[in-house]
Amino acid sequence: MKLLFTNIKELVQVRDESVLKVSGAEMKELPSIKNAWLLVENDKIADFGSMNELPEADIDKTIDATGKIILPTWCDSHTHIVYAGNRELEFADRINGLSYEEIANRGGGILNSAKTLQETSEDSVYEQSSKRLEEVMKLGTGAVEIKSGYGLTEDAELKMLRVIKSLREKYELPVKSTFLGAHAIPKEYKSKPQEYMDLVINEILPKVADQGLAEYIDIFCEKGYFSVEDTHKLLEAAGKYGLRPKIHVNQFNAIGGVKAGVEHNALSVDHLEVMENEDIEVLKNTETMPVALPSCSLFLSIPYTPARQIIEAGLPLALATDFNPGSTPSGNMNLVVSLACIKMKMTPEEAINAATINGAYAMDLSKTHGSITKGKQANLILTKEIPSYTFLPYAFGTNSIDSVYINGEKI
Ligand SMILES: N=CN[C@@H](CCC(=O)O)C(=O)O
Ligand SMILES: [Zn+2]
Repeated sequence: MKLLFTNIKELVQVRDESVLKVSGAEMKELPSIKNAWLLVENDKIADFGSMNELPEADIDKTIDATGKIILPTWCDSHTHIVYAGNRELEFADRINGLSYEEIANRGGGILNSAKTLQETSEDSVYEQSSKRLEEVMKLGTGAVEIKSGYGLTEDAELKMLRVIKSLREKYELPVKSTFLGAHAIPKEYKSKPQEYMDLVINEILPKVADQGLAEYIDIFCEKGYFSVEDTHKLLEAAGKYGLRPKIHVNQFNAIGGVKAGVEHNALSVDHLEVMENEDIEVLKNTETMPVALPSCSLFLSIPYTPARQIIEAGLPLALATDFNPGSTPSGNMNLVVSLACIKMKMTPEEAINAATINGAYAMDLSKTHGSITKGKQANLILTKEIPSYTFLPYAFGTNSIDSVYINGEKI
């Protein structure tokens, strides 16, 4: 099947295959071709160029993209899309003055979602989660990472991971799976948190690994959750099973989680709302991608990740949604890109790079996704008629997407 897009107003994020992430000042560059064509052959990007040099070829279908922009789909490298129920009552509690921390201390928060998940059948968790996944795909997400972490028992963690596996098998987009057993200390372990760590490390982790249910390991390294010492222990153990870290750090406090992640060659360190200079320094010259989650900052009214400081230090930055029932009940990457520009002072070019090629890197997918590159998967956003790509973050809350293609198929 050969599908040709013609008269594309601008083909955005056109890259050579050697570009796997962009860092520092490079993030300001967003290579594009104006008045372009793009050829998709089966599931892959076959070729592209300027309309002045449109080659003759046998084509099965042509789509006239006059006035429209094409860019690679968003790569959302941090989500908790698999969950059961919702937490809108806690939302109301927060409006009435309780903090996220106070709600968690009363047994709400992650423990509330864990209770609901434990009581919900695997089929129902799948149904609820697949609706969310379909919703975000229509919003332009073409690759996604999903974490466990609302189980907090062996059965429930494995249930979540099986749901992630089923989603991966059913949907065409790449779905990466992360084991987040160390997301919160269950009530019954409150007075003996080390026993919960032992359960995660010695009982659940080996089963996750044996059953091939996760590629990555995660931990919520934060005051009141898991310490830097716990983080080292877990990452060390998970490394023996080949699970690379992608970890929650520096959301409320800088306690040394970034350094711990870097020491274990984390693929990414995520959240980073509170950053000390040493957290920035330790990320320099590493393979670890910093990931910002601005819709979490919006929803919880907490600081935004200091993107300017990170980028100006020469580091890369990726953007993701953190879609989850407690701190970010939204999986809309378009909103994330807007917030990055409006609240974190990223330029549209930086934000689009962060949400595409750098997001792909943070899931080990930048060899196949995240840019318009010959041979990569044809995961594409075709916009409505819009004046420029800057219009995407500018017109926040407006759906500027005409259609989304995953592996060359319109969804
Ligand atoms: N901070 C840790 N985990 C999630 C929130 C979990 C929840 O509140 O349910 C996050 O990334 O924001
Ligand atoms: Zn998260």
